[in-house]
Amino acid sequence: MTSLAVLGVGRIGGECAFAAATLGIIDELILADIYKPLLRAQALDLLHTNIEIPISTETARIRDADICIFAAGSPRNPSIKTRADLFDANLPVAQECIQHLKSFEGKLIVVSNPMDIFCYYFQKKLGMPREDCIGFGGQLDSRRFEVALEGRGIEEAAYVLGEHGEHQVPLFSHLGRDILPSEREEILSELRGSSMEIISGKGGTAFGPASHIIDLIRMLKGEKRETITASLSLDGEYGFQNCAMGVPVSVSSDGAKMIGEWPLDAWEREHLDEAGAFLQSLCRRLDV
Ligand SMILES: NC(=O)c1ccc[n+]([C@@H]2O[C@H](COP(=O)([O-])OP(=O)(O)OC[C@H]3O[C@@H](n4cnc5c(N)ncnc54)[C@H](O)[C@@H]3O)[C@@H](O)[C@H]2O)c1
Ligand SMILES: O=C(O)C[C@H](O)C(=O)O
Repeated sequence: MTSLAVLGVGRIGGECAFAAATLGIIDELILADIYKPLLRAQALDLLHTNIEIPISTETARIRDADICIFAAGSPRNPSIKTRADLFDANLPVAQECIQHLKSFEGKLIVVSNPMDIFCYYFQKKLGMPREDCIGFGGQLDSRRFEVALEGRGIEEAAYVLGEHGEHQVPLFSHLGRDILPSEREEILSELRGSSMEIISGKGGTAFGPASHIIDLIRMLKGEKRETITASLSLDGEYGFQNCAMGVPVSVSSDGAKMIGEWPLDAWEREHLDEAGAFLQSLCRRLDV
């Protein structure tokens, strides 16, 4: 019996609720949103599917969920250049939503941007074990990296560490082929822009992130164990603390456990240092 709470049932929250229900990986949905007509519409629309699943819109029930997805708050639009630019708009949303998570003992999947910042915020403010507060984005960034490599004739599993944002760090040194710094920068710039084309074309990303969030839920349910990258509060790993950042983790029903530090070459180390310094500077603005 797995209950999934979704805090913020807009584009990505709604897609995750629908996908999790359709795929039969959860047994109960708890939906919440500040905009009541949308909340009612999402609950009704789900009720009209052929999926028989209990749906609650009682916010008091969020704290009893096994898994909660935090997807409330504003998304980017073409005039909002970076995910970090959403900090001021979405911090009050996180501050409001944390009230529903007091005494929550499940696994929290943080989706809203800037995701690394809110992952750190919830983990510290709620005093959660860091394994249970997982920032989502690394799987998506890693897949986008694979797609960029495939376009260059390289078919390999690939990973991205660092910020889910401008300071993402694709790991080139783990590939079977040398990629020169100039081509690395070209790919990095492609990755930085990869979601904006979707946002401009259809208003926001949904299928890509939702499919990986579903995978993450399966891992948290113990249906499969996988090594992915996800944001976790750091305690000195890679030389950083007082922030959360994308790192390699193994995910199971025990949550996301760091699996040690993957070796980095000089280019990757330099970019990861920039990511860490940037995220620390934003996290310093939080009242935690
Ligand atoms: N980490 C990722 O890979 C990833 C992927 C997609 C979207 N996102 C982020 O997820 C967030 C949501 O994106 P979206 O496209 O679903 O946006 P959206 O506008 O479609 O949905 C956001 C929902 O949050 C609700 N909301 C706002 N304030 C709230 C509050 N105080 N309490 C409860 N609900 C509240 C809104 O009413 C809305 O329904 C954005 O910050 C976006 O950047 C992250
Ligand atoms: O790019 C965004 O603003 C949305 C999300 O973080 C994504 O990567 O799809």
